[in-house]
Amino acid sequence: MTSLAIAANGLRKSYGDKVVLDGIDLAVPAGTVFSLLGPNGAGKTTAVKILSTLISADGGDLHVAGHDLAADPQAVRAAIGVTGQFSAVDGLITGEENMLLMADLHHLSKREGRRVATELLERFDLVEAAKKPAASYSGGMKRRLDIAMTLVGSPRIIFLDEPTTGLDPRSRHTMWGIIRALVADGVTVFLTTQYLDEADELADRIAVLSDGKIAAEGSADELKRLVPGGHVRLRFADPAAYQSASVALREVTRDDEALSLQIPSDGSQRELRSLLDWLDSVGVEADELTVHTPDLDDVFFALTGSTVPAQNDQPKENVR
Ligand SMILES: Nc1ncnc2c1ncn2[C@@H]1O[C@H](COP(=O)(O)OP(=O)(O)OP(=O)(O)O)[C@@H](O)[C@H]1O
Repeated sequence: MTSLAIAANGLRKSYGDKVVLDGIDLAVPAGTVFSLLGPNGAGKTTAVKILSTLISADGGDLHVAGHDLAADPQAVRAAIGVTGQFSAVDGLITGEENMLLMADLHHLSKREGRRVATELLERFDLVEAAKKPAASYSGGMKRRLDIAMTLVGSPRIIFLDEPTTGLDPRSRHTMWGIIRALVADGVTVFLTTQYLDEADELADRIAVLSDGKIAAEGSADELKRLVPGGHVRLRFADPAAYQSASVALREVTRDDEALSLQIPSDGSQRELRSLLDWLDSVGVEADELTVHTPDLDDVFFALTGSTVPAQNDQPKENVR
């Protein structure tokens, strides 16, 4: 059996009358990336705060790194690192000083502290900036310093609460590389994000939090299979070809103005081939064919009814 880095059963938390976490279960195998996805205010940060011992739960059987959260929070704290939405970086001192301060907090000797700080500053490409006040750093540099500081204590489990919010695409990709490298080293990552493409890229398992409950859980592919919406779109320049195709094909949705037809499809090679064969057999050629497969946006909106726009670097439709 794979050991669980994080195991929560019946995790509950309310603020006054507001139930934020309504008895959720989470199981995160060691050495994997787990992403908790949800719209603003869904309770992601609350879950991170509880699992990282910053606040207490109202109920639930909670284990992190094999330790009972209620009985032995100190042991949990020794095994984890947390990087929140509000950075631990002190802007008035340099990046290096921030690192050394962290090393002090972890009771490393002066020499060991220097060694670890130097190694991490190198790893996170902060050597040049190391002697400058952190307040002068860009958003991406601050976030990298924040993670480097978290790693001073060599945590085996890291909670990253929206680590790329507000970063430009290049910095986001750098952060993704950092997260992948952590996992390659065997670290378990608990990641909250509003970015669906981020969860799609990084997470082994994704849980969608909505109304205090886990609305769905699985790999990105499993979640995508939960929602319908896959289709092929054929566009025609010639109205006669459009007419012939719309008569020849079954289950089509017509758009007479755009001269385009939408046909339900899973986008597989087999289905595409049979569609093209059928068009060939009736002597019709489409001018454009696009395949739309459901993505995590579709899942997210279907499950949460959220109107939060998802940032997505990838075009949803692939023109073939
Ligand atoms: N200390 C608190 N007192 C009262 N209500 C709180 C407190 N902390 C959080 N909440 C409420 O709990 C709910 C969940 O908040 P939380 O910060 O966990 O959401 P989130 O999913 O992390 O959202 P975001 O993506 O905006 O960070 C929100 O409605 C929030 O207003």
